[in-house]
Amino acid sequence: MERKFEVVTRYQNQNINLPQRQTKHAAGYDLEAAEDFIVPAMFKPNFLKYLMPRHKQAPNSDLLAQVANELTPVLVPTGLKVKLPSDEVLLLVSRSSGPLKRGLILPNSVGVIDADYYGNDNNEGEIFVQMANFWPADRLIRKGERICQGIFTKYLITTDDQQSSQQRKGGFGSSGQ
Ligand SMILES: O=c1ccn([C@H]2C[C@H](O)[C@@H](COP(=O)(O)OP(=O)(O)OP(=O)(O)O)O2)c(=O)[nH]1
Ligand SMILES: [Mg+2]
Repeated sequence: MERKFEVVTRYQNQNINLPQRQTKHAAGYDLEAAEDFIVPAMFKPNFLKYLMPRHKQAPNSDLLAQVANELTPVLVPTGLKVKLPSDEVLLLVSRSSGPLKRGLILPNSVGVIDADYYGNDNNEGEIFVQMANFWPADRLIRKGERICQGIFTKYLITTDDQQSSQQRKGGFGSSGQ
Protein backbone atom coordinates (compact mmCIF):
# COMPACT_ATOMS: atom_id res chain seq x y z
CA MET A 1 0.00 0.00 0.00
CA GLU A 2 1.26 3.44 -0.92
CA ARG A 3 2.32 6.21 1.42
CA LYS A 4 2.62 9.47 -0.52
CA PHE A 5 1.76 13.14 -0.68
CA GLU A 6 -0.13 14.47 -3.69
CA VAL A 7 -1.27 17.93 -4.80
CA VAL A 8 -5.05 18.47 -4.59
CA THR A 9 -6.98 19.48 -7.72
CA ARG A 10 -7.46 23.15 -6.83
CA TYR A 11 -3.70 23.66 -6.46
CA GLN A 12 -2.58 21.80 -9.61
CA ASN A 13 -0.04 23.81 -11.64
CA GLN A 14 0.56 26.26 -8.80
CA ASN A 15 4.10 25.26 -7.93
CA ILE A 16 3.24 23.31 -4.81
CA ASN A 17 6.28 21.41 -3.53
CA LEU A 18 5.75 17.93 -2.13
CA PRO A 19 7.02 17.76 1.48
CA GLN A 20 10.63 16.74 1.96
CA ARG A 21 12.81 15.67 4.86
CA GLN A 22 15.72 18.06 5.26
CA THR A 23 18.40 15.61 6.45
CA LYS A 24 19.22 11.93 6.08
CA HIS A 25 17.56 10.74 9.28
CA ALA A 26 15.02 13.50 9.84
CA ALA A 27 11.68 12.08 11.01
CA GLY A 28 9.57 14.97 9.75
CA TYR A 29 8.42 15.95 6.28
CA ASP A 30 8.24 19.73 6.24
CA LEU A 31 4.96 21.08 4.89
CA GLU A 32 4.82 24.45 3.15
CA ALA A 33 2.05 27.06 3.01
CA ALA A 34 0.32 26.88 -0.39
CA GLU A 35 -0.22 30.64 -0.57
CA ASP A 36 0.54 33.86 1.27
CA PHE A 37 -1.57 33.83 4.40
CA ILE A 38 -2.01 36.14 7.39
CA VAL A 39 -2.09 34.64 10.88
CA PRO A 40 -3.67 37.34 13.06
CA ALA A 41 -2.08 38.16 16.40
CA MET A 42 -3.85 36.43 19.30
CA PHE A 43 -3.12 39.29 21.68
CA LYS A 44 -3.65 42.71 20.24
CA PRO A 45 -2.64 45.51 22.62
CA ASN A 46 -5.98 47.32 22.18
CA PHE A 47 -7.85 44.13 23.05
CA LEU A 48 -5.79 43.36 26.12
CA LYS A 49 -6.99 46.33 28.15
CA TYR A 50 -10.56 45.05 27.83
CA LEU A 51 -9.57 41.57 28.96
CA MET A 52 -7.64 42.72 32.03
CA PRO A 53 -9.39 41.88 35.33
CA ARG A 54 -8.91 45.36 36.78
CA HIS A 55 -10.82 46.99 33.97
CA LYS A 56 -13.96 48.40 35.65
CA GLN A 57 -16.41 48.84 32.80
CA ALA A 58 -18.41 45.98 31.30
CA PRO A 59 -16.74 45.02 28.03
CA ASN A 60 -18.40 46.36 24.92
CA SER A 61 -20.16 43.46 23.21
CA ASP A 62 -19.10 44.57 19.72
CA LEU A 63 -15.51 44.52 20.83
CA LEU A 64 -15.89 41.10 22.45
CA ALA A 65 -17.36 39.76 19.20
CA GLN A 66 -14.42 41.25 17.32
CA VAL A 67 -11.96 39.73 19.80
CA ALA A 68 -13.62 36.30 19.47
CA ASN A 69 -13.51 36.59 15.71
CA GLU A 70 -9.87 37.59 15.57
CA LEU A 71 -8.71 35.07 18.18
CA THR A 72 -10.03 32.20 16.12
CA PRO A 73 -7.11 30.17 14.81
CA VAL A 74 -6.75 30.09 11.05
CA LEU A 75 -6.46 27.10 8.73
CA VAL A 76 -3.46 27.55 6.47
CA PRO A 77 -3.83 25.63 3.18
CA THR A 78 -1.05 23.28 2.10
CA GLY A 79 -2.54 22.25 -1.25
CA LEU A 80 -1.71 18.65 -0.32
CA LYS A 81 -3.46 15.41 0.46
CA VAL A 82 -1.82 12.23 1.72
CA LYS A 83 -2.43 8.63 0.73
CA LEU A 84 -1.83 6.25 3.64
CA PRO A 85 -2.08 2.55 4.42
CA SER A 86 -5.30 2.12 6.41
CA ASP A 87 -3.47 1.37 9.68
CA GLU A 88 -1.35 4.55 9.57
CA VAL A 89 -1.81 8.20 10.50
CA LEU A 90 0.08 11.37 9.63
CA LEU A 91 0.71 13.63 12.63
CA LEU A 92 1.27 17.34 12.02
CA VAL A 93 3.54 18.77 14.66
CA SER A 94 5.20 22.10 15.23
CA ARG A 95 8.72 22.79 14.04
CA SER A 96 10.76 23.76 17.08
CA SER A 97 11.64 27.05 15.39
CA GLY A 98 7.96 27.96 14.89
CA PRO A 99 7.26 29.45 18.33
CA LEU A 100 10.87 30.54 18.92
CA LYS A 101 11.44 32.49 15.73
CA ARG A 102 7.99 33.24 14.38
CA GLY A 103 5.53 33.22 17.34
CA LEU A 104 3.56 30.51 15.56
CA ILE A 105 1.95 27.53 17.29
CA LEU A 106 -0.43 24.74 16.35
CA PRO A 107 -3.33 25.42 18.75
CA ASN A 108 -4.64 21.87 18.30
CA SER A 109 -1.18 20.72 19.53
CA VAL A 110 -0.97 17.87 17.03
CA GLY A 111 -2.95 17.68 13.80
CA VAL A 112 -4.25 14.17 13.13
CA ILE A 113 -4.58 13.30 9.44
CA ASP A 114 -6.59 10.09 9.19
CA ALA A 115 -6.09 7.57 6.40
CA ASP A 116 -9.78 7.90 5.44
CA TYR A 117 -9.49 11.69 5.05
CA TYR A 118 -7.74 11.14 1.71
CA GLY A 119 -10.11 11.79 -1.21
CA ASN A 120 -13.15 12.51 0.96
CA ASP A 121 -16.21 13.90 -0.87
CA ASN A 122 -16.17 17.21 0.93
CA ASN A 123 -12.66 18.58 0.27
CA GLU A 124 -10.69 15.78 -1.40
CA GLY A 125 -8.66 15.35 1.78
CA GLU A 126 -6.83 18.66 1.60
CA ILE A 127 -4.54 19.10 4.57
CA PHE A 128 -4.79 22.38 6.48
CA VAL A 129 -2.47 23.46 9.24
CA GLN A 130 -4.27 25.07 12.15
CA MET A 131 -2.16 27.98 13.34
CA ALA A 132 -2.18 30.73 15.94
CA ASN A 133 0.25 33.58 16.45
CA PHE A 134 1.10 34.66 20.01
CA TRP A 135 3.19 37.66 19.00
CA PRO A 136 1.43 41.03 19.28
CA ALA A 137 1.46 41.71 15.53
CA ASP A 138 -0.20 39.94 12.62
CA ARG A 139 2.16 37.59 10.82
CA LEU A 140 2.34 37.11 7.07
CA ILE A 141 3.26 33.56 6.11
CA ARG A 142 4.69 33.42 2.61
CA LYS A 143 3.82 30.77 0.05
CA GLY A 144 6.51 28.09 0.36
CA GLU A 145 7.30 28.84 4.02
CA ARG A 146 7.73 25.61 5.97
CA ILE A 147 5.04 25.84 8.66
CA CYS A 148 4.99 22.42 10.33
CA GLN A 149 6.27 18.88 9.93
CA GLY A 150 4.44 15.65 9.26
CA ILE A 151 5.33 12.39 11.04
CA PHE A 152 4.01 9.07 9.77
CA THR A 153 3.16 6.41 12.33
CA LYS A 154 0.93 3.40 12.89
CA TYR A 155 -2.11 3.53 15.18
CA LEU A 156 -3.57 0.69 17.28
CA ILE A 157 -7.19 -0.27 17.87
CA THR A 158 -8.82 -1.97 20.85
CA THR A 159 -9.44 -5.73 20.80
CA ASP A 160 -13.21 -5.13 20.97
CA ASP A 161 -13.23 -2.23 18.49
CA GLN A 162 -16.77 -1.63 17.15
CA GLN A 163 -16.13 0.62 14.15
CA SER A 164 -16.82 -1.11 10.87
CA SER A 165 -17.69 0.96 7.84
CA GLN A 166 -18.55 4.59 8.65
CA GLN A 167 -17.35 6.77 5.77
CA ARG A 168 -15.50 10.02 6.56
CA LYS A 169 -17.20 13.07 5.02
CA GLY A 170 -14.66 15.79 5.70
CA GLY A 171 -12.72 17.13 8.66
CA PHE A 172 -12.82 19.79 11.36
CA GLY A 173 -15.91 18.49 13.15
CA SER A 174 -17.48 16.49 10.33
CA SER A 175 -18.36 13.71 12.81
CA GLY A 176 -20.24 16.15 15.08
CA GLN A 177 -19.43 18.05 18.29
O1 LIG B 1 -4.52 19.95 11.75
C1 LIG B 1 -5.35 19.27 11.13
C2 LIG B 1 -6.20 18.36 11.79
C3 LIG B 1 -7.13 17.65 11.03
N1 LIG B 1 -7.20 17.83 9.68
C4 LIG B 1 -8.16 17.02 8.90
C5 LIG B 1 -7.62 15.61 8.67
C6 LIG B 1 -8.35 14.77 9.66
O2 LIG B 1 -8.50 13.43 9.19
C7 LIG B 1 -9.66 15.50 9.79
C8 LIG B 1 -10.36 15.31 11.12
O3 LIG B 1 -9.48 15.67 12.15
P1 LIG B 1 -9.84 15.36 13.68
O4 LIG B 1 -10.46 14.01 13.82
O5 LIG B 1 -8.63 15.68 14.48
O6 LIG B 1 -10.89 16.53 13.97
P2 LIG B 1 -12.40 16.45 14.48
O7 LIG B 1 -12.69 17.75 15.09
O8 LIG B 1 -12.62 15.22 15.29
O9 LIG B 1 -13.18 16.35 13.09
P3 LIG B 1 -14.04 15.12 12.50
O10 LIG B 1 -15.33 15.15 13.24
O11 LIG B 1 -14.17 15.48 11.04
O12 LIG B 1 -13.23 13.85 12.73
O13 LIG B 1 -9.37 16.89 9.61
C9 LIG B 1 -6.34 18.70 9.02
O14 LIG B 1 -6.36 18.86 7.80
N2 LIG B 1 -5.45 19.41 9.79
MG1 LIG C 1 -12.27 13.25 14.55
